[in-house]
Amino acid sequence: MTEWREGEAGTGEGVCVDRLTKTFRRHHALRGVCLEARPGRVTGFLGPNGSGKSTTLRCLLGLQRPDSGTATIEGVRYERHENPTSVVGAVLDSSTVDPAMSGYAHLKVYAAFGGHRAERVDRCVEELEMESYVHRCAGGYSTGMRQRLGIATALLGNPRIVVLDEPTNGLDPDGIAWIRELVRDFAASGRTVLVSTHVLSEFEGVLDDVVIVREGRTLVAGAVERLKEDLGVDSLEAVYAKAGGRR
Ligand SMILES: Nc1ncnc2c1ncn2[C@@H]1O[C@H](COP(=O)(O)OP(=O)(O)OP(=O)(O)O)[C@@H](O)[C@H]1O
Repeated sequence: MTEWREGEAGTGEGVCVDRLTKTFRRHHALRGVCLEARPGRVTGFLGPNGSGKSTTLRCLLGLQRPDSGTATIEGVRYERHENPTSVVGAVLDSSTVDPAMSGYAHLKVYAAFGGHRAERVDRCVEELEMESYVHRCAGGYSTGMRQRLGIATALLGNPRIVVLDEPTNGLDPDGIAWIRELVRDFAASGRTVLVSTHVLSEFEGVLDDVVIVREGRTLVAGAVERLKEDLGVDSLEAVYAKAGGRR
């Protein structure tokens, strides 16, 4: 089995989380999570509800301070990057949009805030095919439209790394197919893509690498095909079950 080895820290490319711990009052949310995500690959961050995926991503993006361990992006902590939104674009569950604002106005504000060229707004609108509704109030958007707006916001800085927390939540089958294709395109363009999910079937055939966590610990990490071979199974679901991801 391709287990995570302690001290196997990142190379300065992509994302590296090393032995991260975090306690909320007396609850140990993270007990030594390790993960690595590399350029040109889609890495799935998998685990049941409450296993620590969002907390890990929040620590990675400087939104929460870990008790110990390191979480770096291209070898440096998020908050130490001079222009972080040009390095990493993230869509977390908590991403908020003012319902009274149009998607376009939202993107303009975030472009200005991140110090990105105004043309990037039109570029992202076009890339995510949002032209037909982007000038309407975001309060009337469907889940899929909101998801596209979140991703467009993350892409304003044309980041080399994209982090998506549960990106298929609430999407219909067309929306899920779109996300699958999008993350593959991101990786094909050389980006590092880190996607957290607990719905494995939606990412079967999309992930190059996986990191499986449970109860705040990394159970297994490695290339999907290699793990299937090592574990003698033929699906991501079976890798997950054999690695101990199921409750
Ligand atoms: N701010 C907080 N205060 C207290 N406990 C928290 C806080 N944030 C997370 N936790 C707890 O830490 C644990 C890990 O939560 P986290 O949201 O990281 O898991 P997750 O794997 O992302 O779950 P899900 O798939 O349901 O989103 C859970 O038991 C959760 O209740």
